[in-house]
Amino acid sequence: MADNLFPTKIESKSKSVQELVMNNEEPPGNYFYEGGVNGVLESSLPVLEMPVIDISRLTSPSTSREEVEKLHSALISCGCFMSINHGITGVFLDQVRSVTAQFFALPMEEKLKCSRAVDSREGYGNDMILSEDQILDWTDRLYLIVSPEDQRQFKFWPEKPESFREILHEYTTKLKVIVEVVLKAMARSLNLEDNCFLDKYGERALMQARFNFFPPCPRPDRSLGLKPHADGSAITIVLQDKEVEGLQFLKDDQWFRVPIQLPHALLINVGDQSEVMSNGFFKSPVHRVVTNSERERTSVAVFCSPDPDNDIEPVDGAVSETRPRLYKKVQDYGSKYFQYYQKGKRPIEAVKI
Ligand SMILES: O=C(O)CCC(=O)C(=O)O
Ligand SMILES: [Fe+2]
Repeated sequence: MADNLFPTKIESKSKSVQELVMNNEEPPGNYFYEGGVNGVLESSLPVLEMPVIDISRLTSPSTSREEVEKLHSALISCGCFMSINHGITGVFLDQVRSVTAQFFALPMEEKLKCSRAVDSREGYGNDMILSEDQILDWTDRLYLIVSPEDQRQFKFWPEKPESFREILHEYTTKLKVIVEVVLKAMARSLNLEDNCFLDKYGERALMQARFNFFPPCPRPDRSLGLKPHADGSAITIVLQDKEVEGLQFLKDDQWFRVPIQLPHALLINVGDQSEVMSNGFFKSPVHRVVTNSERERTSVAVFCSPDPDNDIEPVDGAVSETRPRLYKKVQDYGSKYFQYYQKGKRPIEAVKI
């Protein structure tokens, strides 16, 4: 009886992917796609020609116009870009990678101190299971709300490695500066008023950090590290693994591999809420993570979303007689988004007019 009422309670106690791997256990069937996953072999897919945007040029009066144009074409063509000269040193980014790797390398009992609760997303764990036919992602993750600061729940924040909290705080403080520059430039690139996205984003915008760990997978042809999804954020900033690729974007119905040859660039992609605010001029790209059987991979995604109390809708300048409003007004998109994600559906469909 209780099982039927609260299936997630039972299921979410399932082992982490890392435990399955450590114990050499046969992964349960709910990690596998029936017909397999196409195109996981590295060589079988084309590499995405990632546009590279120089963040410092976006802010300098003499170069801003040109760089904003580049940003415009990057976002129109693939919804993502690599950012360089973003103001964060390579040494510091490597520290972020290092504390991430150190956290996932801790003994399980130490990591479990940060375990997410059964019905919560925040904390350490694997997929929350919402239906019996859900196919699980081959990943363990630590998910933390970083901003607004008064919403931090430190019971989920690791105490080990010792510098983890401080580095996360410093990292996200630096990312805030980038978010502001990028949201302004995105508005400018559509000839909109500079602050129109930023105003909707708000003073109490939400920043959520997701530390992803993808252990080697015995059947990369049958499972995915992250199922195809688009992010529910305004923008997402991803620090990829330096040595192991895995992220892929869907463009013109074809999967493309994201290259990792710029280890100190930050990947930035449009999220659904920018698609809504821009009235569909920017599209939130679908992406996935594939697994491999040999090497573990980590990534840190920071989802930058508008204040959940703000109304998010197409900004005035993006709506005209020739381009009618394409999206409804939404609030707290992120919470709605989550249910859809686990079911492998796209929430943006629900807010289209
Ligand atoms: O692992 C990556 O490179 C991307 C992660 C991602 O897409 C996400 O966490 O939403
Ligand atoms: Fe994502």
